[in-house]
Amino acid sequence: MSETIGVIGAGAWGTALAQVAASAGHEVRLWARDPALVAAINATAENAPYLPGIPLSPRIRATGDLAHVAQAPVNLVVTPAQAMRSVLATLPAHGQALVLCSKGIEAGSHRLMSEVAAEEHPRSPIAVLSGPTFAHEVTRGLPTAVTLACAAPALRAQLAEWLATPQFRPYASADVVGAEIGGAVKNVLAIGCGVVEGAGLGQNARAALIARGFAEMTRFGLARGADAVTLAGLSGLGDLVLTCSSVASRNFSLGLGLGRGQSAAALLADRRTVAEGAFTAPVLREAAAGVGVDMPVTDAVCRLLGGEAVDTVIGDLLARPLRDEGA
Ligand SMILES: NC(=O)c1ccc[n+]([C@@H]2O[C@H](COP(=O)([O-])OP(=O)(O)OC[C@H]3O[C@@H](n4cnc5c(N)ncnc54)[C@H](O)[C@@H]3O)[C@@H](O)[C@H]2O)c1
Ligand SMILES: O=P(O)(O)OC[C@H](O)CO
Repeated sequence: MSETIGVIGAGAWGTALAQVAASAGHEVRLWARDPALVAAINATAENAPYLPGIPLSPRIRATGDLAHVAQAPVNLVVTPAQAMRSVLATLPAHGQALVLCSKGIEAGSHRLMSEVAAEEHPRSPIAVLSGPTFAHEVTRGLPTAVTLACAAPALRAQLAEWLATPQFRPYASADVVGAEIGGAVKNVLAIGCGVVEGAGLGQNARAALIARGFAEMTRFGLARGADAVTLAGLSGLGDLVLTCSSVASRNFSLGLGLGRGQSAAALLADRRTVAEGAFTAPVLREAAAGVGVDMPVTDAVCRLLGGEAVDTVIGDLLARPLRDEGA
């Protein structure tokens, strides 16, 4: 059945999801905060700054008017995580379903995106879409599977059906918190894997970091109420493996530069697009400390982002007291 779907945020991922929704047969209203980008998308059917060379569906119309997008029964929210609250605060509320697609944890409050959305839109049902999804592959129609989490069984089935295409396969889940934590934590770990690659520390080290990183993702997730099955699924382990394996990841490539000796400030100043892990890392470290969870890889990534030398940080990581693998 054809619906109107609102997409809030016209970066790479918002635009890719708009294309998915259009391919599934829906009319799409795509909100961008930059009026020049709105005009360019509507004039050229392309989002050149974020997804160059991808012809967008005629079913997608860009707009700068959040009220117009809010009229849709479903809004996909795809801003950077730290902008989520301010954008939701200005989004007119009428109980529309909010599908949160950003990966991060709010600085200061340590709130997950679903907690931010519940505070700003208490009448809206909340869902989370997350998983191993490079935007440029999704827009090329390459096969992709995601977790679509929502506490309400009828709504999650409905959303999965609305967003499914022959190439885009949502798996429904009731575990909103688990789906969010996997996506937020993997970005931090991907920076660490990039450092390992950039510093030439080898494939053994990268595999060790993925496995020990997954252990700390699981510890933190369980402490915040996630289900271990979700963490081992598409939005957790699946996305961790993708993002820790490819220079196409902005987080991995940020780590690559750090591993080669460049500073975080210089690397971040150079980019137009968001590397969420750089914002999430210090927030995650604080949040983990708040629930008494040990996250040594996250701590190491924070130190590297803060400018400490790779040799020192990796040396300290390896010199910690030996421990049981399952502890
Ligand atoms: N790119 C991907 O492959 C991908 C895949 C899955 C999830 N994500 C997640 O989706 C979110 C968005 O990522 P992206 O790739 O689209 O980022 P992007 O850098 O491509 O685009 C971000 C967009 O947000 C806008 N923006 C920045 N600050 C804003 C603010 N304060 N208010 C409103 N809009 C603002 C920018 O103008 C831009 O249009 C992130 O949390 C990311 O982790 C990205
Ligand atoms: O480019 P990254 O590192 O933001 O990763 C994009 C997606 O989150 C991969 O699932």
